[in-house]
Amino acid sequence: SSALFYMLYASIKKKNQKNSRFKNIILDKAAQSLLNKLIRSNLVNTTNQVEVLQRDPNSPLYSVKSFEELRLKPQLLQGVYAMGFNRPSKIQENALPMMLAEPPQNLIAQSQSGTGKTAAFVLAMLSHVDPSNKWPQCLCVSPTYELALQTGKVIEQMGQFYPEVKLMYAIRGNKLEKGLKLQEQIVIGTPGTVLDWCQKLKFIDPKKIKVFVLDEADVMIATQGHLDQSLRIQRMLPKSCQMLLFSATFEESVWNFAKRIVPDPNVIKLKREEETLDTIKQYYVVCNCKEEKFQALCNIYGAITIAQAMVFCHTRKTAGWLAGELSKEGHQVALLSGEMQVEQRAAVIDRFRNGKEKVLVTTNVCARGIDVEQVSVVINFDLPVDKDGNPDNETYLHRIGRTGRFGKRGLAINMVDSKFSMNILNRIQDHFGTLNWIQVSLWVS
Ligand SMILES: Nc1ncnc2c1ncn2[C@@H]1O[C@H](COP(=O)(O)OP(=O)(O)OP(=O)(O)O)[C@@H](O)[C@H]1O
Repeated sequence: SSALFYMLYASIKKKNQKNSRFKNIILDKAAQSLLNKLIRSNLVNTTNQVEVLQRDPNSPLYSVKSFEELRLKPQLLQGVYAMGFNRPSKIQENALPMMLAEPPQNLIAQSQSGTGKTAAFVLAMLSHVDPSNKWPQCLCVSPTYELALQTGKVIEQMGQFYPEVKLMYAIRGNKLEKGLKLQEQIVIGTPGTVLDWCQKLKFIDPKKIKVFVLDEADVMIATQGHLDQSLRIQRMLPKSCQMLLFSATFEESVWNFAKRIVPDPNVIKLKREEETLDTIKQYYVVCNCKEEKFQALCNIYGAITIAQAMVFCHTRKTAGWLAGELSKEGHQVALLSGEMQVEQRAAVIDRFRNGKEKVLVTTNVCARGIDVEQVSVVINFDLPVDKDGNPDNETYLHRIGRTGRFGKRGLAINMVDSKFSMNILNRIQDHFGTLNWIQVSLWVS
């Protein structure tokens, strides 16, 4: 694929030399067809690719064991196979024996985006519940409404042959009768609502919880108030409760938080250079301003809509503007932004997941954890920076991790429009020591 891009580069460069006037952001036919080929090559059926990766010891999907060897309950094994999983990934193979050991062990675990962390802790929860006891025994906390719903769906699917186990969503808008005692064995929700249900409303008796899962810990601590709420929930749980914490990134702040939440843990951690996935190829495009970036995006719209794409902007304002401009050009796009009601956001994600829209323009709200298999291109319309204007490496990793899910190939295209953003891009590269970063400008001014 990099050869294709070099050809593409050469073709544009030639064009630029012939025509020195400012027209170079318009791709010529040859260049467009090359780009199309590149994106198409990412879309070929990757079932075989998963099988190949699962035999490669360097891949995060590699495992020596089968699901049978992980000694799951037969109902769960049936669920796993019904979901189309053939073999466990590395994190599943390593984490499950620790999580299922007797006596239960605590775990802090890191694995790259899209490598099956959710499936791993869902299997652990489903393995630990006693369906004859009609009260909550497993509590899972997710940082957002959307992620709680998504993880809940995985619990429902994985537990489809284990109908005695019931699930309840502790999310905003789910109003229960006063004085009610929950009978569902698993509760999944966001920290504020879970805390209310344990403390103020007493729907849950925290002393009876056997497994506590904290998903996407890095996002959790990045969200105002969630860190405190999670700690307050944790303090209500019994000492014997198994604590599990998962994250795709482990900056020092996440690590410190993890150690406060999870006493005496087993740890599975990645080396920095293992954090990015080789299956995601990363490119950048040089433009001069926002309008040029928009034009560039229009030029590749046809190619990116062969599958699905997510376009990330820094602010709600830019996202709104971009979605509006794309629509004016006749391109069908969906807009997801933080100002929407959570139910509205869930509906937009559902439509996107079902392929009703091919392109989703969004801000960071959607960068983390959302699992849409068909996303093959991620475009950083704006590069991720923190409030001090420094590169936000974690967000970068989460954004590009929306593609390349479980061995699928993916493409990340970064739009650079100034010396400042070029500098950000270089610093992101330095941070990860990214080996698969392909430095080719698509549009050279
Ligand atoms: N063993 C497996 N075999 C095949 N597919 C799998 C397996 N485990 C998980 N998957 C699929 O891979 C995709 C990614 O898995 P999952 O969402 O669990 O990853 P994750 O590590 O939690 O990602 P993130 O860090 O982005 O939250 C999902 O669509 C899931 O159904």
